Amino acid sequence: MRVEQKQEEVSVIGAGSWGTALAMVLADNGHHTRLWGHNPSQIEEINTTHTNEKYLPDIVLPEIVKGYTNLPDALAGVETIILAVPTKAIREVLKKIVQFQKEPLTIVHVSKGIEPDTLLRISEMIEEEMPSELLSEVVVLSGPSHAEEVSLRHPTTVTVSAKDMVAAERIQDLFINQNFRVYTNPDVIGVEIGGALKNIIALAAGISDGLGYGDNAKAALITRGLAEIARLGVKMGASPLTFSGLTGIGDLIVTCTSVHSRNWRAGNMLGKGHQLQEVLDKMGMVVEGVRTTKAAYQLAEKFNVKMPITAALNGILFNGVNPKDAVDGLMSREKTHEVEDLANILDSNSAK
Ligand SMILES: NC(=O)C1=CN([C@@H]2O[C@H](COP(=O)(O)OP(=O)(O)OC[C@H]3O[C@@H](n4cnc5c(N)ncnc54)[C@H](OP(=O)(O)O)[C@@H]3O)[C@@H](O)[C@H]2O)C=CC1
Ligand SMILES: O=C(CO)COP(=O)(O)O
Repeated sequence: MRVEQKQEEVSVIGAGSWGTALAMVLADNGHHTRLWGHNPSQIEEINTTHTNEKYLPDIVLPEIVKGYTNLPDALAGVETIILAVPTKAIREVLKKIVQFQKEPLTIVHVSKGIEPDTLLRISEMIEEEMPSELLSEVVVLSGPSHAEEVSLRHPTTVTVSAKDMVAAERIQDLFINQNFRVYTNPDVIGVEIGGALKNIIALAAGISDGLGYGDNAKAALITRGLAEIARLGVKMGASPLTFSGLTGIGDLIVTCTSVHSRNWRAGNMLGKGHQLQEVLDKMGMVVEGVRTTKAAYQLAEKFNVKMPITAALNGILFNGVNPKDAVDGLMSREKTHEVEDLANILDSNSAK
């Protein structure tokens, strides 16, 4: 039987699609939910009509969700915040918080990215930006979960992970409900790498569909995409098992096959011949996979791991390679084995 939840004051930082949908989950669980955004007219809309039309059209938010534009007010007396801004905004938002925050925070991040050049995962960026006396715990929440479906209260499953499993279980209790089932996993590296890198494969799947290729090609991208994500993740210290879970294959399936996916949609336009900047301008929402491709390409070099799909996408996005030529390049690679590379990495890890 489920333990009765204690109602908390919780702040969600970032009023885009995912922050707003997660605020609804917290509100459904009876938590006093503050939703911070930097756009005053959007926050006024949330507080007056209880809608966020730009990001979640036709959805009515529970009235217990209160919008804030003032960050110190949004965090006053709060012990747990949900950080729901795109990866590239994370440092900027944390720098603002550090200026006024006095009490330690548990930061639950829900973003899916890797920082190019530093090659840090998001929990590592948070640990770098937050002085240790202001940081109780960092928890990651990830998994196959489009905001559009969560806001309709359709059944959804996600995973939370943290170095301290007590913290992860506390966040599991905060979010779990009849529509939103939350699992725990102690493998922070695997959860963060799977969530971030699936966006690369979703872009590639969109390109494949845009080129007019079919289900065979998409299944190949999902499966071989998972293989290269797992190869890198395991080299970085992740458990191979995590990639067969919600934040691995689960998120790959949803992002590569759903019309809700911004990464798939952006890829689809690229496959149809549109230019990257034009595609990003049209999307109006974050397409994390673009920056993550750059970061993963750099990680593959650093860890000396073969990531052919990531390399092909890097060529399309940043070096003007024609998508059809990139696919031809992938299909004409030297013949190879299916699982030996990962098996070798596992062997060398266990020999250490
Ligand atoms: N949408 C989804 O279904 C899911 C998304 N995610 C992840 O969640 C993260 C956020 O994505 P999502 O909500 O979808 O993105 P959206 O593009 O829908 O919204 C992003 C929000 O962040 C705000 N923002 C951007 N830059 C800043 C900044 N510098 N300071 C303050 N606010 C800023 C935007 O404001 P403005 O409106 O002014 O641009 C907007 O409110 C991403 O990493 C994504 O991968 C994870 C799971 C599901
Ligand atoms: O991470 C997501 C679903 O789990 C959202 O994916 P997109 O950013 O591609 O929309």
